Amino acid sequence: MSPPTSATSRDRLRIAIQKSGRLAEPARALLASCGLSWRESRDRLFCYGETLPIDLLLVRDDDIPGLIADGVCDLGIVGRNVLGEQDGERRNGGREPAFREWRALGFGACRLALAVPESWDWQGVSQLAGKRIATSYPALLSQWLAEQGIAADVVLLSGSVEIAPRLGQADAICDLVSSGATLSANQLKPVETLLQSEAVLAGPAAEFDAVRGELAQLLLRRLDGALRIRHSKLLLFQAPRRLLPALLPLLPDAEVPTVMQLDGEDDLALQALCHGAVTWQRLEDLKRAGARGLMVLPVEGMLA
Ligand SMILES: Nc1ncnc2c1ncn2[C@@H]1O[C@H](COP(=O)(O)OP(=O)(O)OP(=O)(O)O)[C@@H](O)[C@H]1O
Ligand SMILES: O=P(O)(O)OC[C@H]1O[C@H](OP(=O)(O)OP(=O)(O)O)[C@H](O)[C@@H]1O
Ligand SMILES: [Mg+2]
Repeated sequence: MSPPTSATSRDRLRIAIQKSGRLAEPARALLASCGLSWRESRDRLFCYGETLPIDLLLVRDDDIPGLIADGVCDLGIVGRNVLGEQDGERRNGGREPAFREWRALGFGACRLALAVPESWDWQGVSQLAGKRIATSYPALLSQWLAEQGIAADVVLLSGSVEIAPRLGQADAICDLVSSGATLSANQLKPVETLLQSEAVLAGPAAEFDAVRGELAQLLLRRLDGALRIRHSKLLLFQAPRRLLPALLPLLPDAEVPTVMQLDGEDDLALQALCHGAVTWQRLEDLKRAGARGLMVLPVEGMLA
């Protein structure tokens, strides 16, 4: 396996993903669904692309934007929260944007929220004036406070932010929320959402050279196909022609269905690619409207 080389001498694409943590497995699975496979180095930090010249670097998620900015990696999969915070840091330091969000990937959903003690009677953001707010996202919080016209003190903590009010370190907090269980456990309630986050494909703000540009475009095309069919199902059924006007409105998320005439009858066979959830409820509704022989099939791949 060839060792990592510098950006200028590379004709392979390098993608940074989280080594372990919430985004590690789904990121790898998504790239694998684009037809990529790898041989892993013994230290499990570098994966050499076998099917395509696209390698993986396994790192801490916080390092991903910087690796792209420095050209060590070409692309990365990271939370929008991390990308936004580091972009804010760069801007605050007077530096040019060096990376940007290329695609939202539909996993790792959470939000960056402002939370206050449950005992507060929340009237609005003006209550934050002069208060201390603990966070690991100082750039995003400061930017939001400035937009709201609020002067408050930002207390920087790298973890366990929710405990800060109980320790008397802060009056409120700004942290990631998913289920809300951590906030409740610390007698806090969310009052404002600063950012809706999910995993994103991040790329450089600048253009690639020709070779890596082509590889990136190939990957993006496959990724768009994979994202599009991720929740898609192929629905097959039969129905009398006269019932079509009642059946088609039950498929609002479907592409124009393929309709086949069955031999010598007024019956049709339909094939519809549905992009939303095909639930039992939906199948029952279709059956009630006259569909027969309903079958739901997974979609393995699609290229528009
Ligand atoms: N409940 C959640 N709490 C925190 N992050 C979440 C949650 N749900 C989704 N995420 C997303 O997952 C990303 C990675 O979270 P994780 O906890 O694995 O990061 P980490 O501990 O910083 O990992 P690393 O060791 O790579 O630095 C977050 O930046 C965020 O985008
Ligand atoms: O709304 P919830 O579902 O409770 O999730 C939110 C919590 O999850 C994250 O912490 P994590 O579990 O990653 O621990 P950490 O503090 O070590 O990051 C985040 O920092 C919040 O504390
Ligand atoms: Mg991290």
